[in-house]
Amino acid sequence: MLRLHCYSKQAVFDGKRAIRGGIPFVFPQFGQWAFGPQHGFARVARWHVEKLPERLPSGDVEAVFSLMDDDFTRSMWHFQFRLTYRLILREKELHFNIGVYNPSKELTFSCQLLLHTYFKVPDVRRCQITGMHGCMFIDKTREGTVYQETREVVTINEWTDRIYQNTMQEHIITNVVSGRKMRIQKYNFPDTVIWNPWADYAKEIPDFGDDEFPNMVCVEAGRVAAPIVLLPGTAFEASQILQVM
Ligand SMILES: O=P(O)(O)OC[C@H]1O[C@@H](O)[C@H](O)[C@@H](O)[C@@H]1O
Repeated sequence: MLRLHCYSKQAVFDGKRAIRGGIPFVFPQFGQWAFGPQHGFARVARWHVEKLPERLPSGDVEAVFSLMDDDFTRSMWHFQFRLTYRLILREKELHFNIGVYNPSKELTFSCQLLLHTYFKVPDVRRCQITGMHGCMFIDKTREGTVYQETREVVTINEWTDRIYQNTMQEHIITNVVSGRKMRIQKYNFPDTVIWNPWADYAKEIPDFGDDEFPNMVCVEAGRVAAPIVLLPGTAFEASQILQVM
């Protein structure tokens, strides 16, 4: 089995803070948040297992998780909500189906949602990422200045922290694990964040090794530039498929 995802050697699995690696679930806030931790509470909350991993007649393996408001979430964000997260594992694919529901009878909420996927790569400088050509992006390394991407493929040779907007439904990343390509397909996720802390910023991240930045890249599908607005009783759905090519 190929190990696609990257976990820092210094990742802390104490159940208190977000794990440095894997696919942290960013909700209801992307980035810094006045009311709670950066990237929201979903990546540090305890999810409920709706369905333990089970092999379906097709051979796929399915598992379903959920997260609802409770005292912990309401201490930061007073809205009622229900998230469902359905994962399906196939031989070379992983499917992520997400639903956000607003069960309130009166209150509308707005939120951001993003899958903060860490890919393990032999050398990030050799990766090319398609699907951003012509897109506007917010460059968080340059005080949020907005630029347009002119390159057919994005390469990474420095500290990179960009929110690409209205990206293509598909990204291909080259030179991922064992030199293979990875396809990301996304539905209802208009934005793609590309992040690598590079050498200087890596030193400032306590749960990330100083020498680990060449071996990771985050390519994060989400809805962050324009928040999701959910009226009472309505739902939002989005999904992502990761496929080893
Ligand atoms: O250290 P965290 O909270 O996991 O965030 C890592 C990075 O996540 C990215 O999605 C953000 O765009 C970056 O600004 C941030 O530094």
